[in-house]
Amino acid sequence: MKEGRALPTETPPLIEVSDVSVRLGGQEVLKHVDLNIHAGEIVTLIGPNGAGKTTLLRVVLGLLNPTRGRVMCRRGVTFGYVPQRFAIDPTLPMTVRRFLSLPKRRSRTDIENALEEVGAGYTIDRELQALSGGEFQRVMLARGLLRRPDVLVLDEPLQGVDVGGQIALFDLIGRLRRAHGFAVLMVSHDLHLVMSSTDHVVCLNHHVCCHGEPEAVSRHPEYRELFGRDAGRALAIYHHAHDHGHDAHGNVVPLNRDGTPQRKTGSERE
Ligand SMILES: Nc1ncnc2c1ncn2[C@@H]1O[C@H](COP(=O)(O)OP(=O)(O)OP(=O)(O)O)[C@@H](O)[C@H]1O
Repeated sequence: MKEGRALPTETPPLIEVSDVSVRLGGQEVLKHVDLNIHAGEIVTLIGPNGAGKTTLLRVVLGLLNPTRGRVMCRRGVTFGYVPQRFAIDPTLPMTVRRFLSLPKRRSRTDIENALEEVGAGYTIDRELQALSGGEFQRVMLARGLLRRPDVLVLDEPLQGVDVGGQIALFDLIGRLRRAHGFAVLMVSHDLHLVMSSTDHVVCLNHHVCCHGEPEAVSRHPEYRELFGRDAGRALAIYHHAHDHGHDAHGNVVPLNRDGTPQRKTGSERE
């Protein structure tokens, strides 16, 4: 699933998060976070519960002001957002078509096309409440597509989706990214899928513990400490013979005898 294409890091980023800290309810939820998102790349935030992942998404989206630091967006950047929770009044009947026409009215054709793209065309006249978890997530993706985003922001898009459906959904996200060229910023807890489908992984635990290509992150001591030594195997099923490693910036570096990259990364933050 991983495409192995070069990251477009030579172009200026679409989004640049610099030295962002956020304090909520007396707690420092984010500390000195830096993050760049380039056009067309998939960036995934991983980290334990309460690590500040959703908070960082909200800062990037401009829904929450950082206590310190800043977020620079390229002029005219549009976001599609699929939040982690979506409160729907269960007593309020609403079809998928009507849901996708809110808050901005959309033509039936646009809605049909977006639903077809996510493989959920058949749901258009169904009640939202009657959808399965996987169908609902696809409808939410269609909702994001209708905004014609430069950056699609997905907060745990795999929730409520069974294992087979999760792989299909990650594949779909990759295909949509290729078809539309948007960047994807997402939060996911599924290390296997993240490690096989992402260009750039950011391991967050209030601060950025480490970041880089999945290969580099899976070898990082802080990643292993957070997710356990077995987490290194998240890459194993997709692993192929490699005569080199990558540092946390994605640069190719020689391997030590124990298989770790030779050069020390400079990306760790305190
Ligand atoms: N509005 C708020 N006021 C006070 N504390 C908040 C607020 N929003 C979030 N927090 C706290 O900030 C911390 C980080 O929350 P956040 O939702 O960003 O974590 P997360 O990494 O997305 O977690 P999860 O994986 O469980 O979804 C948590 O301890 C949460 O309780």
